[in-house]
Amino acid sequence: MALLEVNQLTKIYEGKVARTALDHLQFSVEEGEFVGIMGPSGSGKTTLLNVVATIDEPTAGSVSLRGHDPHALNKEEMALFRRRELGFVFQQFNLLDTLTVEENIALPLLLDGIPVQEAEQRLQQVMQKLSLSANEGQFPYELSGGQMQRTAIARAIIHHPALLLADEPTGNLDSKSAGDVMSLISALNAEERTTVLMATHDAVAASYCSRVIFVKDGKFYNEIYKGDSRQSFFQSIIDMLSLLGGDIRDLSFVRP
Ligand SMILES: Nc1ncnc2c1ncn2[C@@H]1O[C@H](COP(=O)(O)OP(=O)(O)OP(=O)(O)O)[C@@H](O)[C@H]1O
Repeated sequence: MALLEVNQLTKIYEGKVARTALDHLQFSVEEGEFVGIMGPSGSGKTTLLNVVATIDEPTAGSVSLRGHDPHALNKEEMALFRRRELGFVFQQFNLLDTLTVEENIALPLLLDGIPVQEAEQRLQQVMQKLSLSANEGQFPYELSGGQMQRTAIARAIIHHPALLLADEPTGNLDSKSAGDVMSLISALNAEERTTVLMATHDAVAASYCSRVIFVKDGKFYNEIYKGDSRQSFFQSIIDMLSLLGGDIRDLSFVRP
């Protein structure tokens, strides 16, 4: 059984003009995969992540995580599902300004009632893995963008989520920090077998994935798997993006 199954997923935003953000989207993600989602602006990437995360409801179709539909849960169960099974990383980092790096990272465990002493070992392990040990007492405003995103990633994985959802995680980073962050996500995927689903506009970031799914107008368009080299995967991604059309940001000529 796949870890994540997205079955004929459709999302229509009603309004003066109804917008179809997802249109019978179908794909699955195996345990341990690192999957990128790419597509032109407005193609439904964020909507997809929000529906998988139960932040948004599907109009039709379903999502299944380890064979269970999280949308069938009641409100409290859904909150627990999000807290225990998922990890989130966003473009804007979303750290709490009044908490230190260490406190931000430990937050999911503390919210789950795990005693600080018990959390401590995992906390140290995660901070070391993300090279944050020297920053533990600092506040977010004292950090660089890369350090902020590494803190957000540490917070997202401290509870060993079944699925890490990342929405444009490199969107606010310079290319060096973006590379560092992608290397880390890729190492977490390889070493901790964290399954990752990441929406991105950035072809370099996408080249760290093991597979990239392309969406257009909320529909599945194509997918490509990484071969032996990240460089040739990057080139294939660029080629697919030029076929796909969309905004110029997609066609970054930065080399990986
Ligand atoms: N809350 C909402 N209400 C109405 N329409 C929405 C809402 N959220 C998204 N949409 C519409 O759904 C479509 C898909 O949006 P979405 O944000 O998922 O695309 P995206 O691929 O993430 O875009 P981008 O790359 O620009 O972030 C767009 O047409 C958008 O205008």
